Amino acid sequence: MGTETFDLIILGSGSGNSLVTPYWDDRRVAIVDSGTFGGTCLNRGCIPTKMFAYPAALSAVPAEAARLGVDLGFGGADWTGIRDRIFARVDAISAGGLHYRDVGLEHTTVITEESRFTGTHQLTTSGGRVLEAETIVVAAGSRPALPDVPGVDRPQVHTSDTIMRVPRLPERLVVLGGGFIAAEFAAIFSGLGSSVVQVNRSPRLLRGHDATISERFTELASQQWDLRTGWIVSRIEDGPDGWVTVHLDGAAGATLELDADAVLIAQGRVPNTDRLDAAAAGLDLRNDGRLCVDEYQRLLAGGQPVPGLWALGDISSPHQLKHVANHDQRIVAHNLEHPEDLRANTLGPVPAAVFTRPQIASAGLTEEQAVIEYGRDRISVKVQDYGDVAYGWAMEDATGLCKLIADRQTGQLLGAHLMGHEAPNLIQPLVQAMSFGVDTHSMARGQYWIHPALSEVVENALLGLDVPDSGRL
Ligand SMILES: Cc1cc2nc3c(=O)[nH]c(=O)nc-3n(C[C@H](O)[C@H](O)[C@H](O)COP(=O)(O)OP(=O)(O)OC[C@H]3O[C@@H](n4cnc5c(N)ncnc54)[C@H](O)[C@@H]3O)c2cc1C
Ligand SMILES: NC(=O)c1ccc[n+]([C@@H]2O[C@H](COP(=O)([O-])OP(=O)(O)OC[C@H]3O[C@@H](n4cnc5c(N)ncnc54)[C@H](O)[C@@H]3O)[C@@H](O)[C@H]2O)c1
Repeated sequence: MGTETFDLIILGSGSGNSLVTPYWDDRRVAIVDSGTFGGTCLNRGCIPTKMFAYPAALSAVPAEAARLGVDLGFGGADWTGIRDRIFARVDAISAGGLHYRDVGLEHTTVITEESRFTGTHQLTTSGGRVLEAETIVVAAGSRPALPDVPGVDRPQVHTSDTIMRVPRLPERLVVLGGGFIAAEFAAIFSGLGSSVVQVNRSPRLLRGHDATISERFTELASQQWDLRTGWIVSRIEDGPDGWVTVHLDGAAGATLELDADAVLIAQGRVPNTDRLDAAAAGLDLRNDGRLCVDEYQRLLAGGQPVPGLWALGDISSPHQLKHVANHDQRIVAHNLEHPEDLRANTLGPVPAAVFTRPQIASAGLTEEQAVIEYGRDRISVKVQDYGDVAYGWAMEDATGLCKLIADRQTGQLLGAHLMGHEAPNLIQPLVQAMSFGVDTHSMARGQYWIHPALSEVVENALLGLDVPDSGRL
C-alpha cells in the first residue's frame, strides 16, 4: 500500500471537524477518527448529558411546585422514550456530518481507523494505511480514566461513554467520583428514578470549585441522593441476579459494600496522547499526558514549535470544555490560513457550568486562589443569596447564591461563582465584564437591570463589593 498524501490531516472529528473551512476547498483533507464521528461532546458528552439533565430536572418540579402551593403530581419518567429521543437526534447529526464530510465534499476523506504517529508528518492507521501531510492538527481529545481495581471490566460497570445508552433505568446506581460528570449523572439518574449512591474520596464534591459553592452543593446533593464520602473503591464483584457488589475502603481499615445494578466510574479523563505514539514524533508532553502547545497552538518538540504540527481541545488544553476546544479550533483555523499573521490564544477567563440541581456556574478565580494571587487585604468578596432579591422571594429560594470576588483597588472582577436557578445564563454578563475589563461599579450602575428579574442577584452582588466608586449613579 503506497503512502497517501494530503495537504491537511485532522486527527479527531470533534472540534477538529470545524477546521474544514472553504480555504481548504482546493486542497486534500483527511479527517481521521476511529470513534463515532463528531467526537465526545456530540455523541457522549455535553449534548446528550444536557438532553438528559433537562427532563431529569423537570422531575423535581412537582415537589418545588408543592412548596409554593401548586399540585402537579409526578407519574415517573420514561427512560427508554427519553433515551431514544435523545439518540435519534444525536446519532442522525453524527451520521449526517460523516456523510457530508466523506461523500458530500470531494476534497475531504474520512478515515475511520485508529492512527499513530510513525514520523513527524506521518500517521499509520490500524489497517496499515500510511498518511502524510505537511500540516497535521491533533484534536484527539480525552477518554475516561479507569481505576486499576479488579472488576472494572464487568458489563455492569460503565463510564460516561456507555451509561446513557443502557437498556433500562438502573434501579440502583453507584456513582464513583465527585467531579462534573459524577455530579451531573447522580442528578440525572436520581431525577429519573434510580436509587443513587455517590461515593467520593474527599469530603466535598466539586472540589475544584470555590469552597462556598462546593460546601453548599455537597450538602444539597446529600439531600437528593445517598452520598458517601471518604471511601475509595477496592474491587467490584459479581452478585446474584446480575447485580454487582462494589467494595469500598474507608479510613482506619473500615470497609463498605454496596450492591448495584450499574456502576458509573467518573474519576476524571485522560488525554489520548498514548493512543497516538506522540513520542514517535518527538512531541513534548506535560506530566498529565497532555501535548504541549505554544500560544499559537503549535505543537512543541524540545520546547520548540514543530513546523506544520498543531493541536487543539482536550488533548492539549488544561480545560476539558467544549467551548474551549472550539475556541482553540478557531485559533488553529486562522493560523493555518494566515501563517504571516499568527493569532495567540489569549481569551479571558474560562467559564464552566455544572448542570445539576441546583445548577452551578463559575469563571475566574476562587476566593482561595484570589487570596494567594492578590493577598487577603486586596480583595473584596460578596455573597448575595437569591433569597434576598425579589425574584428569589417569588421562588421562595433558600439555597441559591452569587459570590463575587473583586480587586479592591481597581474594581476589576476576579471571580464569579453562582449556584441556583439559571446560573449558567446569569453568569454571562459577569464573564463579559471580566473579558472586556469593565469594573464592577460601572457594571452595576452603568446600565439598567430589569426589575424584578433574577439578574438583580448579580446587580446586588456587584453593589455589595467594596470597590472604587465609578461616579455612575
Ligand atoms: C459526559 C461529559 C459531559 C460533558 N459536558 C460538557 C459540557 O456540558 N460543557 C462543556 O463545555 N464540555 C463538556 N464536556 C467536555 C467536552 O465534551 C470536551 O471538552 C470536548 O468534547 C473535547 O473536544 P475535542 O475536540 O478536544 O475531543 P473529542 O471530541 O473527544 O474528539 C477526539 C476524537 O479523536 C478520536 N481519536 C482519539 N485518538 C485517536 C486515534 N489514535 N486514532 C483515531 N481517532 C482518535 C476519538 O475517537 C474522538 O472522536 C463533557 C464531557 C463529557 C465526557
Ligand atoms: N458541564 C460541563 O461543562 C462538564 C460536564 C462533564 C464533564 N466536563 C469536563 O470533563 C472533565 C472530566 O470530568 P470528571 O467528572 O471525570 O472529572 P473531574 O476532574 O471533574 O472530577 C474527577 C473526580 O474523580 C475523583 N478522583 C480522581 N482520581 C481518583 C481516584 N484515584 N480515586 C478516587 N477518586 C478519584 C476526583 O476527586 C474528582 O472528584 C471535567 O473536568 C470537565 O472539564 C464538563
